[in-house]
Amino acid sequence: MSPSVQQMDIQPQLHVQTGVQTPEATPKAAAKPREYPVQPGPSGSWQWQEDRVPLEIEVCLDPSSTADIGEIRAAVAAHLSSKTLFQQDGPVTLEEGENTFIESNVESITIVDTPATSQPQAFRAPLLFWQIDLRLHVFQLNEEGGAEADDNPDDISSYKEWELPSRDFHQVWESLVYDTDIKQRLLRYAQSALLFSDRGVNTALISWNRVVLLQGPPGTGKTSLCKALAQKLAIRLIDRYPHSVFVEVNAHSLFSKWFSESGKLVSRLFARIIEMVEEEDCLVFVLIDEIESLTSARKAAVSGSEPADAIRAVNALLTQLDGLKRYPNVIVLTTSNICEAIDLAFVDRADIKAHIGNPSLRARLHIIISCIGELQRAGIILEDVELPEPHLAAALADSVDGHVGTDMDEAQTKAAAALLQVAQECDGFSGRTLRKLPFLAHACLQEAHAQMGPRYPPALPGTLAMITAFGAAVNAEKGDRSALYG
Ligand SMILES: Nc1ncnc2c1ncn2[C@@H]1O[C@H](COP(=O)(O)OP(=O)(O)OP(=O)(O)O)[C@@H](O)[C@H]1O
Repeated sequence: MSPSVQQMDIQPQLHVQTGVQTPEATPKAAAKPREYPVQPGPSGSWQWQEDRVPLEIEVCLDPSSTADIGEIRAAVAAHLSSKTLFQQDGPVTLEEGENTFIESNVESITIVDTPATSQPQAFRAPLLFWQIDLRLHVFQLNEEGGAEADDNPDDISSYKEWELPSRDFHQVWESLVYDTDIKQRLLRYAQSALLFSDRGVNTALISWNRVVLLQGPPGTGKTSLCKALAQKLAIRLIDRYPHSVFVEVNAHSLFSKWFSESGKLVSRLFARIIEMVEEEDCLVFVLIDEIESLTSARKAAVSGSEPADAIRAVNALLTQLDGLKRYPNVIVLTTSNICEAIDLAFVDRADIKAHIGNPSLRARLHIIISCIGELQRAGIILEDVELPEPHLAAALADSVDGHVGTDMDEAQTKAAAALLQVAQECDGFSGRTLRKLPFLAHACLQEAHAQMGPRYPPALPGTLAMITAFGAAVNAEKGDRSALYG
């Protein structure tokens, strides 16, 4: 809803919203009650919104910062009030010496999760500070990677845990490109589920399990999406849950060769999970990748081809998962490559069953543009052409020849047309294969250069040369595939 002049505050001031509101501090006490609640706030709580444009801003603290979060929040809010902001994802930069307090305590300030748009920034109206409903999320990343469980000395461990928000999962959310609103849908679902639990909604009347199932072909980002969702929620809900933990269960190790040990491993794993979820201010995410491996073990056991221990262990795991339902602060995330192989009893438990497919032309273009942008940023290729903004991928995909604006010069038009062609040729590639292309393309370029002989000293490739090399890498990948699979 766009703000009107009449709705302006007389005293211009930023409206800063933070984290979950406690029941006492909720809506009705808000200054300007409206007739209906508009949408859940950043933490899933229903709030009476004023007519401002919501802007989610993540403030990542420097690892060495010990500053008070409240002071940081106030300093960043004051700083942003002097800036021209746009409703577009991206970093908010600081000039050197502009604000030494922020500079010495903050690693990055980033606008995130703005609605999808196909408009170039130049055509968008800037937001004035009184128009913004500023939602600041201040956090510090945990630098200590994942810790393996030491419960299975003879084999790979049965789970790994991370304290969130973790450096390992930083910016994974932003790197995943889908042209459906799957990311926002998962975020909204998880926020609603946690809100229902937090408010003690009666599960006999309204049923939900806090179980998500993502299904789709390999390399489409399912595992990454689970990790990114957990990280995002840990950041969004930091005021309500100061601690968040991500537990990645290694289903293969639970049900591998040590079947007689499996039951014990499942018990130990859940004893650890229960220990965490019993802390009310700790939000716990449990990821079980390739969930079909559990249920297929059960099916095989029924048909007599797996030991009875396997069936006991799988049943124990499903029972334990059911037991987690009574804790309000846990979300179970599962993935599968083969939907048909999943036990129906499990599919039924999942509240959200989302199919994640290979990227569409628009998503492929977006991914390829972001890859080439990264090569430019890292100085691996020349920054000689301004690439189309990645969010223009949709318009570019719909264009015939890569022309997406009247102000494109010849080099930009050529680059856009070449990008479009490469993206069209990658039909059927997974996100994982697309993210590998820059590396393959660089190797292709080096090979071509070596063939030119020693008279040509290596020079930094230009952007267009790199896009052309992407085309060669795509053909090489297709050749490898047909050699492998016929
Ligand atoms: N839609 C996408 N957008 C951007 N990157 C993607 C996308 N899909 C996959 N990737 C890239 O592929 C990598 C592998 O993804 P991930 O392992 O999460 O896929 P997966 O679906 O869980 O695969 P598998 O089923 O084989 O375990 C990610 O790190 C990410 O860089």
